[in-house]
Amino acid sequence: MSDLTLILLAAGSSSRFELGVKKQWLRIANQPLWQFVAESYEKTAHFEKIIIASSKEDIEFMKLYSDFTFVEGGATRQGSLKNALKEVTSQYVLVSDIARACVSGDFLKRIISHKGKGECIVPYLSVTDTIVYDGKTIDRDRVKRVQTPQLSLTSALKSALLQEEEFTDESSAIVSNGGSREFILGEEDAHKITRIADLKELPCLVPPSDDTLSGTGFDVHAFDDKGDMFLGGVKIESNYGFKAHSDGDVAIHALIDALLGAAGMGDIGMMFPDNDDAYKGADSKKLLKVVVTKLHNFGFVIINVDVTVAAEKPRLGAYKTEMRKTLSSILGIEAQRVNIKATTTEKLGFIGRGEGVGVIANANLKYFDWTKI
Ligand SMILES: C[C@@](CO)(OP(=O)(O)O)[C@H](O)COP(=O)(O)OP(=O)(O)OC[C@H]1O[C@@H](n2ccc(N)nc2=O)[C@H](O)[C@@H]1O
Repeated sequence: MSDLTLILLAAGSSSRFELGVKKQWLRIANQPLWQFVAESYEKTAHFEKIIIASSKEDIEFMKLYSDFTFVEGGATRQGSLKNALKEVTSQYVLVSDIARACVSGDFLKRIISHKGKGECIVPYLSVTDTIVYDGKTIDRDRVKRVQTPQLSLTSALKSALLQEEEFTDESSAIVSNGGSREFILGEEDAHKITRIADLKELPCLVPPSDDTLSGTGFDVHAFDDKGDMFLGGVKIESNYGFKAHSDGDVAIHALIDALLGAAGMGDIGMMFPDNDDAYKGADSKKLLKVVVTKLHNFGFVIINVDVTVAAEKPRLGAYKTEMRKTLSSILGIEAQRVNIKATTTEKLGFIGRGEGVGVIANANLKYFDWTKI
């Protein structure tokens, strides 16, 4: 049993990253950054547990990748840290930002070797630039650039965070609360990924895998003798619609399942339960937009999609071009990468009897390639 717990703070919004993808979801080979970092710590030292603080939306997906302990982040870094500390029972706690992605094993072992030599062990780097503070040049030899991971006595950190003030690192909170900190030399590679340019300065980050991820979706809806009909995001001229909780756009539903399937993110009913009033009569184009945004946030890029509608009626020939334009606009890809097919079942089965429509869709994704930014 270890007397040390690791907390990784990964609840940031990546607001300074200015990309659709959240930095904690950038792929390092085949792994999202958060998993790459957590597993690099796990390989180097023995922890009582590894706790990752992240957003609620991310945690649902992160749990598909690993069985670390996940806690919901707070509105600030300190809020996330306090939430994570509730799960800590060990005497010591190591806290780091997920964005410090290249903390070396030697550096980590060196920090841990100082355990107990102060209520907080704090890596720092010196400053080489001239520092002007409040209009006056100050002695840069007295300035420290503080890094994480920082190793704290759990009781000292929990007590320090009872203070009202917000701190940007653990040692400042502990010292403000009358505690002690021990500085040790840090390392340049423990640099925090804040902007896109930072990615290329960190040697441990290998490019994302160039795998193509493929998914398939299938959905069926029965006709209803009333309501409007929507297929592929387009209103179809008819005097009948689909029996459904949402607008019944069975082509978009199958497409959503194909996209989620390629990303390993479950299925449409998990994301938009058909017993949730929020989706009653929902415009399926809006559901698709939510899925596309989530895919981008989680580091996926849509390559192409192919939709096959099996139906005796309505005839779709006149609508295919508009469907491709509508879907390509929502998916953010060229129309020629959105294929729409229609087929009958030669009067066989429920489709052949004109009772409803079945759709099979395929989607291909790749990982967002941050090396090409
Ligand atoms: C689009 C929405 C919007 O509310 O409703 P509809 O407009 O189609 O009714 C739903 O997302 C449409 O979800 P969809 O997945 O097609 O509905 P269903 O086939 O009824 O499945 C609902 C949920 O039950 C789960 N499920 C389904 C069948 C099964 N044998 N076991 C299951 O566990 C599925 O994982 C799914 O998450």
